Amino acid sequence: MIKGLGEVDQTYDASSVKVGIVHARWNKTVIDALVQGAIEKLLAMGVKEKNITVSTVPGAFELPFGTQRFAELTKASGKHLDVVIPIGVLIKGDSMHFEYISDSVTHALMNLQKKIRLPVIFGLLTCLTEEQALTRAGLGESEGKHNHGEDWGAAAVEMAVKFGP
Ligand SMILES: O=Nc1c(NC[C@H](O)[C@H](O)[C@H](O)CO)[nH]c(=O)[nH]c1=O
Repeated sequence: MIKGLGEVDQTYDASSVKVGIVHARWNKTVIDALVQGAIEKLLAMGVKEKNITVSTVPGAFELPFGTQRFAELTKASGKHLDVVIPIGVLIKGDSMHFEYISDSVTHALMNLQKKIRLPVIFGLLTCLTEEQALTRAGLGESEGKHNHGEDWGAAAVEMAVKFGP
């Protein structure tokens, strides 16, 4: 048996896992669905509601700094987080703004894990159209619609339980 394959459907004891969600406020309809999907999955996997804290930032560009400070301030208040889920939705406009924010925020969130020593789940949708964003939040008319927030919630529990402090 190749080690690790058996972990695909492993259940985790998430009763003590503390999750921070930091979401941007652009594209509210999609954001709200993604956040709700993540929270519902966290609760379904055993995370206690009192162990889920949420904060917001203006837009995706503020996610790296907002997530870092949220984790640091939470720790300074005597609590601690086991994992953070930054959530943002970028939709391409008619300028290069989308490309620059998508690339810089992605790299910043990846690097943030080393700074705060916590798993950072990649909750940034980078969509070329509004329909793509709606589909990835489980909204819209597409057959293949699926709420990616659920995947982020599941990833958060796994990373916190397996690789947390
Ligand atoms: O432009 N499009 C978007 C956007 N721009 C704002 C940016 O993130 C930042 O908040 C401001 O530039 C101020 O710093 N923020 C998003 O989350 N999604 C978008 O689709």
